[in-house]
Amino acid sequence: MEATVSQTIQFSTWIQPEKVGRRPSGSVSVSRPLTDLKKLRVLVSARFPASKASNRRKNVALEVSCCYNNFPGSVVESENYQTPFDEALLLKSKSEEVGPYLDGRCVYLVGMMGSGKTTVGKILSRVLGYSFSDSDTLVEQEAGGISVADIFKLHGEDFFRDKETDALRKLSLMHRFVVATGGGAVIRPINWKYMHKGVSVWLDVPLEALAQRIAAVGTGSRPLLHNDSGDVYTKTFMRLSSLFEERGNAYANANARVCLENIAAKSGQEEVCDLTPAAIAIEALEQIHSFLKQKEGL
Ligand SMILES: Nc1ncnc2c1ncn2[C@@H]1O[C@H](COP(=O)(O)OP(=O)(O)OP(=O)(O)O)[C@@H](O)[C@H]1O
Ligand SMILES: O=C(O)C1=C[C@@H](O)[C@@H](O)[C@H](O)C1
Repeated sequence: MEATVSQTIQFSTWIQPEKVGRRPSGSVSVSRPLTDLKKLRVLVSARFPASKASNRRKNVALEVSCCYNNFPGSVVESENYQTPFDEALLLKSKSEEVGPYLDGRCVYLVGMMGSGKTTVGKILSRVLGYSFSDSDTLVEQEAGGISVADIFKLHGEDFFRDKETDALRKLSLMHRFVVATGGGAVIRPINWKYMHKGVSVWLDVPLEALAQRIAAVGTGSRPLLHNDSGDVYTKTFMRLSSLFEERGNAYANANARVCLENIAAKSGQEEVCDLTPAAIAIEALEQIHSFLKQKEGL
């Protein structure tokens, strides 16, 4: 059931100054002379706004104040926090809605390296009750358990691409899988023939955010980003930009697009980096739903 009025939770507790291990970051002023520290109480109040289905993130107003011997003191801390507290519920309800439309068809996530195909794909598979597969991992297994980076080094990119196509062909015969595809899977038209057996979703993430994510973990496992010199963020950003120029149109072949800039704008977030994988998965379910409804002429 949805809350239609705002709710406030309050509790108070005694302060035991001798047990406060660190120096306080603010000071308290009270309206009476402070003689008995045992009468100093702290009051914590959190106000949750009324829930609206369209608002995925809520502003929770948190206030910490003090009172002495039941006389009010000053507010120590007052802040608005954004909380994604209903993401789990939304994920559940959206997946229940989309499940019957998908009817066992696989979901293929496409997008640039680092766009979150694995992270979001695992969430989607869990809520849909699907299995999860990663085409890069299948290729690694097929190549005898060596990493993608080593496959590129030892056998070259064409060999990798052939194995990738073979992995997608095998997956196209399966049902109830969420598949994280390799970042370059979109460049071969034959791969689309396989992916169109299911529903494909493009995770469209700004290049700056991709470069930040990849720079944070290093480029070692991503052979197409690993050769240039310079600082990691800049070289990653430059290389991703040229790859995107070559591939942007190919990603747009996907049945549905999940654009992080659009999600941020809808939910009042300033930065796409603040979007949680769950919020992105919810948008993916919404986009899959509208694609399938449109396809069925609903
Ligand atoms: N919404 C998010 N916010 C912040 N970091 C994220 C988010 N989604 C994924 N990441 C991080 O970005 C990195 C890449 O994510 P992930 O491996 O899911 O992407 P991918 O598309 O599968 O990448 P690749 O195609 O290179 O295998 C990981 O370190 C992951 O923790
Ligand atoms: O974008 C790409 O071309 C690639 C992305 C990775 O997922 C791997 O499939 C491989 O490193 C190539």
